[in-house]
Amino acid sequence: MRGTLYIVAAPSGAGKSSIVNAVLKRDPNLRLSISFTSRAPRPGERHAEHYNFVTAAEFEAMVDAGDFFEHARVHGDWKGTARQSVEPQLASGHDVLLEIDWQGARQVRSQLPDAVSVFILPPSRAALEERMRKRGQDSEEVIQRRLAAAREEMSHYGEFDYVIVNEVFEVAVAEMCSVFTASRLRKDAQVARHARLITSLLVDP
Ligand SMILES: Nc1nc2c(ncn2[C@@H]2O[C@H](COP(=O)(O)OP(=O)(O)O)[C@@H](O)[C@H]2O)c(=O)[nH]1
Ligand SMILES: Nc1ncnc2c1ncn2[C@@H]1O[C@H](COP(=O)(O)OP(=O)(O)O)[C@@H](O)[C@H]1O
Repeated sequence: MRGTLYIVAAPSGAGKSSIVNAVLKRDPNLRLSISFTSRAPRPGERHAEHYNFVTAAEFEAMVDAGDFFEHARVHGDWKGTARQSVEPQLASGHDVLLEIDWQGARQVRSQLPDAVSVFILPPSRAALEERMRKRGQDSEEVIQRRLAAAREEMSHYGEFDYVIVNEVFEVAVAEMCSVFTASRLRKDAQVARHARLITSLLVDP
């Protein structure tokens, strides 16, 4: 059976990567799509693991070739999901998770209305700022820019199917797992998976 596409978005610092990594460890059928970006790697970031790092010219060539399922300019850099990271995995029955922003989420929904989307919110503005600083990777100027961008990102929470507040980490992870389980239990997914059983239950003996 075809896999399900999940979209997870959040303002920077809400805990998205931490939650997604915990969920990936618990769900062997789930594949994380590695995005392409034109931004420079941060210290410790590895090519093909955190992102596929390419130049702006290479990114634009991929746009022109129609290689992207979705792409957008985020915080001044190009970010995008390659078609190749999505369709073959879904077709082979794997679920695919996209960590993308609200602009990308819109593009995905318009192509695949069945995609299940989740927005992660921080428990407060102060907590968001503290978590951004805790990573200790960005300058004050970058943090102020990201806080402004966070408000813009959060204003789109209503476009998503589910909202999770990441206050207690383990609770947020459990909620994300519940969303994934619930989406698999939707009627259409169950009918496809159990077509033979349902037919046999309804046929006259
Ligand atoms: N549209 C889109 N957004 C992406 C993609 N990959 C990452 N993003 C978003 O880019 C934003 C910034 O990501 P990043 O530069 O890694 O910094 P982060 O804020 O620490 O995660 C986040 O909102 C991500 O969801 C992508 O392939 N497409
Ligand atoms: N529920 C939580 N409580 C406290 N700190 C958290 C929680 N969730 C994540 N963090 C911390 O906040 C920081 C940002 O998390 P990260 O997953 O990198 O965010 P994002 O991917 O959304 O930018 C990290 O230091 C992480 O350990």
